[in-house]
Amino acid sequence: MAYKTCVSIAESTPAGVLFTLKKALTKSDYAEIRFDFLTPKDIPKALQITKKYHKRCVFTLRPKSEGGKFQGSEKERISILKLIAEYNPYLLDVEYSTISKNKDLTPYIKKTKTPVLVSWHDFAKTPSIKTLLQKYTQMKKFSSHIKIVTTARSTKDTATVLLLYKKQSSGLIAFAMGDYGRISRILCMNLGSPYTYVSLGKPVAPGQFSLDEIKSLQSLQK
Ligand SMILES: O=C1C[C@@](O)(C(=O)O)C[C@@H](O)[C@@H]1O
Repeated sequence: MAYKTCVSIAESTPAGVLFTLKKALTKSDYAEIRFDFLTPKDIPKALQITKKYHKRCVFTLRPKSEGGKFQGSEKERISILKLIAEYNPYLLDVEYSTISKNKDLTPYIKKTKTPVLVSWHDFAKTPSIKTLLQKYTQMKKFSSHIKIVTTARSTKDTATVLLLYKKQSSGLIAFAMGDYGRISRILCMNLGSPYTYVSLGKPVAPGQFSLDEIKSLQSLQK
């Protein structure tokens, strides 16, 4: 099976984004532009200069409250999300808490025809499968592309998050962060995840493999 990858790009300048994006896409299927690492005024420039790669990009503007770097107001963040949706990336990552609170966001993004990846993270633990399934059901109301990322503190936690694949095998991205969760970053692909998040060097999240590590695992397959 093909292991598809998505390189998380956490650059602080538009030129840095373009440079790393080009490098990432020579070997990776997709790249995630973490717009929250840029100053908001630089976002339009970053969008313009990366245009020809957008069909292979996931766009993310993660707020501080969800482990990201965006520091502005929610009002400002929503208007930037609307702007980046207009550029038609492969997927637009929108947190479940954001999409469920801002009722006009779904119809707005729908008009742009950009598919939404509804995401939810737990940076401290892995809740029970019952809680995860409830979350999943709520998230499904907004899109068929769902991402649930927890933090594993044991092997059991890692198995728990992967149980979500019993519900949906395509379009779901579910894995756990942290050392215990690392294996789920690989297993998720065998279970139907469209790709796994990787780094180009320094991990952007706990437990992330580098692109080269995933490629060398891939090369072992017959
Ligand atoms: O949601 C995710 C997954 C991630 O947190 C990871 O654990 O690899 C990396 C983030 O950049 C991305 O938005």
